[in-house]
Amino acid sequence: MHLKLTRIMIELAITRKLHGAGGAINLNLDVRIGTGDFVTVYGPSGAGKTSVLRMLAGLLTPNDGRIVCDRQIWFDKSKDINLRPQFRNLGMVFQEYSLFPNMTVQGNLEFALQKDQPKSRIDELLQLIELEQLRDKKPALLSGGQKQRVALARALVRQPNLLLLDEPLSALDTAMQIKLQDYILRVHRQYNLTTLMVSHDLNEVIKMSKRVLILEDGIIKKDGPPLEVLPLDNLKPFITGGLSR
Ligand SMILES: Nc1ncnc2c1ncn2[C@@H]1O[C@H](COP(=O)(O)OP(=O)(O)OP(=O)(O)O)[C@@H](O)[C@H]1O
Repeated sequence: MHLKLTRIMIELAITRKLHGAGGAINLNLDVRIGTGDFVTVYGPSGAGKTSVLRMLAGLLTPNDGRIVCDRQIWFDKSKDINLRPQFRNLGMVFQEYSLFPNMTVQGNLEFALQKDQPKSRIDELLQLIELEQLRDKKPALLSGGQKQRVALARALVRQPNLLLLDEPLSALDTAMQIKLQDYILRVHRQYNLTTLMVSHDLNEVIKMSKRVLILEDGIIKKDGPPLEVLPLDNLKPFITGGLSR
């Protein structure tokens, strides 16, 4: 039998009590994500999806457990380890663009560059995400889709091991969403970048990811390929492009 061996990028075994408007939920996860995988977290509002990303990023502390990324311990309650966010090698893009308004596109990217990193990384990203024409523009002059492309490029400046995407396209119109999905897939493939995305959009989940974690009330209820685990009755009639597999 042929076994495909994938190196593990993320080991996440954590618990965290959350207090929402509808009462408390206990987030309780035990999941491994392989290097170069594209995984989506899908589930109802308040299930804990954003909290999962925030714990990976070091912005929310688990009550217990362990987070290991590329064999580096980011969090281990039993050993009292909790790596600060700036030392976790990941990139993040959220729904809000959060660019510096007084800096150009180039300036926003340079700001993310570490001292010892070559500036050629920025040129490479401007080219890959087709932002060269916009490099001297300030965010106020850009469309929502362009701003989100800059946010994506900025998240990649430090060559992260892991890309976290929290509904990054939900503020954009459908045509722009489809374009941006393609940019995200392009960088995912170019860098074999392990990517974890929160999305509410079934079409997007099917197009983008190989694996879906369905999160309900803080628990992974299903884990598998999109077409096997998603509630497809809710699907819009038109599915666009995507990963061929
Ligand atoms: N720091 C925190 N401490 C305690 N509870 C929190 C904290 N942050 C969020 N919560 C609560 O945890 C619950 C889950 O929130 P979270 O944002 O992770 O859900 P979500 O699945 O991403 O929801 P949505 O799809 O609406 O964004 C919510 O009820 C929220 O109020």
